Amino acid sequence: MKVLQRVVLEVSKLSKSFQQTKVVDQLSFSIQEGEIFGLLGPNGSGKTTTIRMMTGHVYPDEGDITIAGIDVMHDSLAIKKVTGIVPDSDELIEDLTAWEFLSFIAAIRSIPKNIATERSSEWLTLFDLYAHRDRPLHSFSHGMRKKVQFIAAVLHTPKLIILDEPTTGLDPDMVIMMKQVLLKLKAKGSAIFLSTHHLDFAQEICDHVCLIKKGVTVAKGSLAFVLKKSKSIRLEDAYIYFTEREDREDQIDALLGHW
Ligand SMILES: Nc1ncnc2c1ncn2[C@@H]1O[C@H](COP(=O)(O)OP(=O)(O)OP(=O)(O)O)[C@@H](O)[C@H]1O
Repeated sequence: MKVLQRVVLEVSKLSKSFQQTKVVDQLSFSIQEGEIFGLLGPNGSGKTTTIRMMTGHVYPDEGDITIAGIDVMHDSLAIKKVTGIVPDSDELIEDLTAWEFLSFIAAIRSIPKNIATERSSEWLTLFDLYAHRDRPLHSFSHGMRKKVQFIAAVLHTPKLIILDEPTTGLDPDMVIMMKQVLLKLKAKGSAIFLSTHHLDFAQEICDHVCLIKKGVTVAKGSLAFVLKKSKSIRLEDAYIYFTEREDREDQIDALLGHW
């Protein structure tokens, strides 16, 4: 018998302009539980703006966003309970140690202390950070900070995990492990939203992708569908096909010719 999956995130006809320039244009997609969805596109194509609307930090001009059936614009507190986010920046509370920071996150997520202690210890150990738990976060490298952000995002086992460039600064071992972690969270029923420029990584884990360019959707569907439509084997080739990337070799030669 086929088990019915539930839609966790529904984005419908979302638009946003800054200073009369549309940076997200009628974007629609949904993510079901147990699914990994990738939003892909060139720099400045509107990925982070979309995430900021999903997390209630930016108000859309048009469109609707619901997470676990809750309207993002009307109940941001309820949304925080069911969502975990790794933002694009690596900002943390600098003067806290990693342990203090995770204890603080656990407290605002209302996770009982004994559970928080156990989960934090396990995640820190998995990410090779346990020995560094009593160091202030301002002394952490970029990759270490991304790992702490990831742990903070999943500590309360959210229904939806939103990841903006989660692999930047991670070494290859950690990227492989991140992939394994995300696939296991998916198997446990989490819905995962991923924005990344790391296309091989996206190809290995995404079930569905949406490619955007200047805020406009240029391809959307299952990974297999998008690859087939562009007659590609690699997502990188599909990306180049749909975003109509220009070859800049002549421009590079002209620029370096002045040196
Ligand atoms: N607060 C803002 N005010 C004005 N313009 C903004 C603002 N935030 C984003 N933009 C513009 O919106 C466009 C989309 O930006 P966004 O950060 O969403 O892109 P992105 O796809 O996440 O890019 P990247 O891959 O470089 O992270 C860009 O042109 C950006 O300059």
